[in-house]
Amino acid sequence: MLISARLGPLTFASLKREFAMPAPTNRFKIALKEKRPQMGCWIGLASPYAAEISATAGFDWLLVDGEHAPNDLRSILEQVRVIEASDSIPLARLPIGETWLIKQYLDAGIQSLLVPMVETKDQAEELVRAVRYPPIGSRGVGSSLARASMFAAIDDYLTTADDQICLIVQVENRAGMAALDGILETEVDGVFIGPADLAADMGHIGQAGHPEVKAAVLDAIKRTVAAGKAAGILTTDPEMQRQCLDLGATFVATDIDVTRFASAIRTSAQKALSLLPDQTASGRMTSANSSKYLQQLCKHWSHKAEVEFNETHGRINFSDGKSVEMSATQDYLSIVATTRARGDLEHWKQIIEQHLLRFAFREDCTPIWDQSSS
Ligand SMILES: O=C(O)C(=O)C[C@H](O)[C@@H](O)CO
Repeated sequence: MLISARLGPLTFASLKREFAMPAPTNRFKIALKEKRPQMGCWIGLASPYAAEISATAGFDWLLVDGEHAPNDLRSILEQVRVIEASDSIPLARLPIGETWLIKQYLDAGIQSLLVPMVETKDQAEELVRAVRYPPIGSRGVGSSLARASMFAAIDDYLTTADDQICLIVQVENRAGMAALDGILETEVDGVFIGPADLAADMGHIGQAGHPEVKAAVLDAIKRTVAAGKAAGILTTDPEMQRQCLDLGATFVATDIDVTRFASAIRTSAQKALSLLPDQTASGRMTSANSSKYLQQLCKHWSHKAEVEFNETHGRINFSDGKSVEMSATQDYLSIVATTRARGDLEHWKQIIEQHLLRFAFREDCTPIWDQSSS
């Protein structure tokens, strides 16, 4: 316990009495103002436990997503709390930029907000007002019961809070891009360009990497930086990450916890199951046209599978582990159907059979499968 000759035990109460406490310093906002690039990650697992794991990774910032993740203010606050305990800085994305919601997020102590779907200068100006206290802004005064003021322990909160709020608006459709110059004239702290939604609105849904989309995104980043505002993006494309940073973007998210976890756990399961033996079934189709049907099936699947064949042998390998190997004589076609350990062998046999019978529609030559299959 530290003891001061004048103050006695240096407790929170004694310090509070002695020193007026301002709102917490927003390191993220300072870094953006000083144009120091900050690397981030999207957090959509909607779990404080998962957020705590991500907070050990070392990202400069973590965006807790309230738009596309199953979050509400309570769950976001729990995740913000665990991130605050790390070296990463928490940001939160609202589901929509409405004043009442912004008030709750700010009173919960979230100092860096990302607001989606901003399309006009007027909308941006209203959001700026929503994160500022009167008389210049419209943020309701409730700090006496708010976590943001440490429940009134920060007695200078009301007069120091505005400067520590970082408001970032998302421009992510054609209307917002058309209004970007006006939005940049407002007091927003930064503009985040949303490639996924912009691609959709530009008619390239699901194609955030489309050349037209990339060109529009890079142009918006360039214009935002030129206007003296912080520019940011979320992109998992390493080339795009580098291009945005080279243009002066200062908050770049490079990954998403959900997709990272989903990909890793699926790969892990496939590796585990690959230790098990494949399933195979052998069959025979009696026909004098076996070579013709073998070659037809190989040609049919050559555009979507790895295929090797000649007049007497053929092998077709699909990326999901399904394969079929065939040998043709003058009298019959031998068939070996294979799937991975948990594949649907019966369904795979049916698919092979349906294709062969479609080729052999003039004959009655249904394949006969061996009863034992491994
Ligand atoms: O439009 C975008 O891109 C974003 O706003 C980010 C997405 O919402 C995020 O969910 C990743 O697709």
